Amino acid sequence: MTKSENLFINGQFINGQWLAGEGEAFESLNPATDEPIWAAQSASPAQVNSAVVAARAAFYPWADLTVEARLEIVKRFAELLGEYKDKIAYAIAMETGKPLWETKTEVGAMIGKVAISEKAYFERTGTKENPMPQGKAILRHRPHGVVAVYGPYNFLGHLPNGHIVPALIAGNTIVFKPSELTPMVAQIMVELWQKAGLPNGVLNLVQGEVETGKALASHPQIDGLFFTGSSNTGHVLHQQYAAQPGKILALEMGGNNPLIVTEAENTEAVVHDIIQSAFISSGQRCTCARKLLLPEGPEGDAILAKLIDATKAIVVGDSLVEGNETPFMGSMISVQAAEGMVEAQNQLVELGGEILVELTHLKEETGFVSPGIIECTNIANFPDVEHFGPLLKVFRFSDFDQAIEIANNTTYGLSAGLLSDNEHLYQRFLSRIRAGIVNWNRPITGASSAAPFGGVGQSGNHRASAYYAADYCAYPVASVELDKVELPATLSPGRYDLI
Ligand SMILES: NC(=O)C1=CN([C@@H]2O[C@H](COP(=O)(O)OP(=O)(O)OC[C@H]3O[C@@H](n4cnc5c(N)ncnc54)[C@H](O)[C@@H]3O)[C@@H](O)[C@H]2O)C=CC1
Ligand SMILES: O=C(O)CCC(=O)N[C@@H](CCC(=O)O)C(=O)O
Repeated sequence: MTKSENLFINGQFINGQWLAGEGEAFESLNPATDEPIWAAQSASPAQVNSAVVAARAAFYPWADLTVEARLEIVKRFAELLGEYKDKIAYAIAMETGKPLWETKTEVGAMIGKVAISEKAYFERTGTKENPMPQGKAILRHRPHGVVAVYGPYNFLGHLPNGHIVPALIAGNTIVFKPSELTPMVAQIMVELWQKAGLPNGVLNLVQGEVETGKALASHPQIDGLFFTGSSNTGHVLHQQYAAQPGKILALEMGGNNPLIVTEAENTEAVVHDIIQSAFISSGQRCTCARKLLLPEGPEGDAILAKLIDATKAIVVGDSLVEGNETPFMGSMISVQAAEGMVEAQNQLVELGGEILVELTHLKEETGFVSPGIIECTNIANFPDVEHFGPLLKVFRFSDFDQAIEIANNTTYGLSAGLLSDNEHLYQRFLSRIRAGIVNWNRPITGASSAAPFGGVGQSGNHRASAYYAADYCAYPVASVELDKVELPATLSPGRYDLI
């Protein structure tokens, strides 16, 4: 039972129709106020099947269009995002608790994704032709067919969009399963695709909790699955797809990301980059710094002292309440997420961690927490888990190679950074660190959509997204072609009678 039966809507979009779900009821809450903002019944397995069947029926007509015709609709979608940008930014802020200034940048990234994906389609895939002594060689790329797209809650618009846009340009049809924590924005996005003129069945939306996700992932008629979310779910999907080599699986998962600081003169700039790396989006970015590595001695002490002061001064609040000071951090996604971060901090204290700035759950029944810093150098068995929130763990090191060793002491490998004026150290860092995003004197969040985006180890399965998403949205077909059957000028050695 939900708090919000009066909000119930038709939350499923199957073959161009908005339909009521036939499964369990679920709802979306504004985590800053605990108010319900959306409610519906989830898709039943039969409805998930209908969505896949609709996507299958729509596949050939969509794939047979020219890429220019598909791009026309995709570009119309970008225009609509522009027209509705303020409303969408407001909706994202309401559903996630993120500050409005930040959600506006998310909508900007969604719009920017279209031009980047168009460029990537032609540069990385598309069609290439080469003359041969007899005929020509042609490289084409074909869409996979029906693909499932799974989204996380933290970048509920931008990251599913980062799979959907390139998949559609390449000619795939889609069944989209958003995070159950963010169904409202998913619905708004799909409404805009409908308004942009996408033919029925090309993009279907199935909303629901984990059971809906399972029904879709296990559907035999899916040709591929593009996932952004937690490492735990990614592992389950990887196992599920283990004996199906014919299906394409792209996994974008979490990280346990290190940031090393040493030999950097400008302490203010260092603290700025640490805060942008660790606490933006209330620490709910897969690229956020989780481990801060500082040198032992006065340099590290000075940075830590300034960081502690700056962290205590971070404004946390609800940007949607008029008159509030603009917050740097909003609410986390849910009460449970906030409680989980307090619990994570308690566990680190039990293991020997020392709180430097306490992460506190600021208001019951909301997701507001203050950012925290915890000294972890003396924890013997530091747990290699992603704590998806604003809790930064500090380690002190005696020499640079030890810092790199601590940084690499993780099974993840998404982002990593060095803040240092010493270029030699950066060269060493670059050659030793294991991560898909490696930055120097810049925050480790805020990765560009115009570059590949993905990690190694538990962070991904070598199918980088963003600019490289084009690669997993299509497969190459190599042909040699001649427009009529002809004998070659020179026959093979050895005898065979042709006449
Ligand atoms: N590498 C990357 O690009 C990014 C990774 N992330 C990661 O995402 C996580 C946060 O997102 P969440 O929404 O919590 O992820 P999640 O893994 O809990 O959920 C993602 C989606 O998978 C579905 N799902 C869950 N269990 C399933 C199952 N057994 N079978 C099929 N579907 C299932 C969910 O319903 C949801 O739609 C963090 O770990 C973060 O690091 C977030 C953004 C970017
Ligand atoms: O996918 C892209 O277009 C680029 C990657 C990106 O936007 N990364 C962001 C968000 C990461 C997250 O959601 O956790 C970043 O690096 O901050």
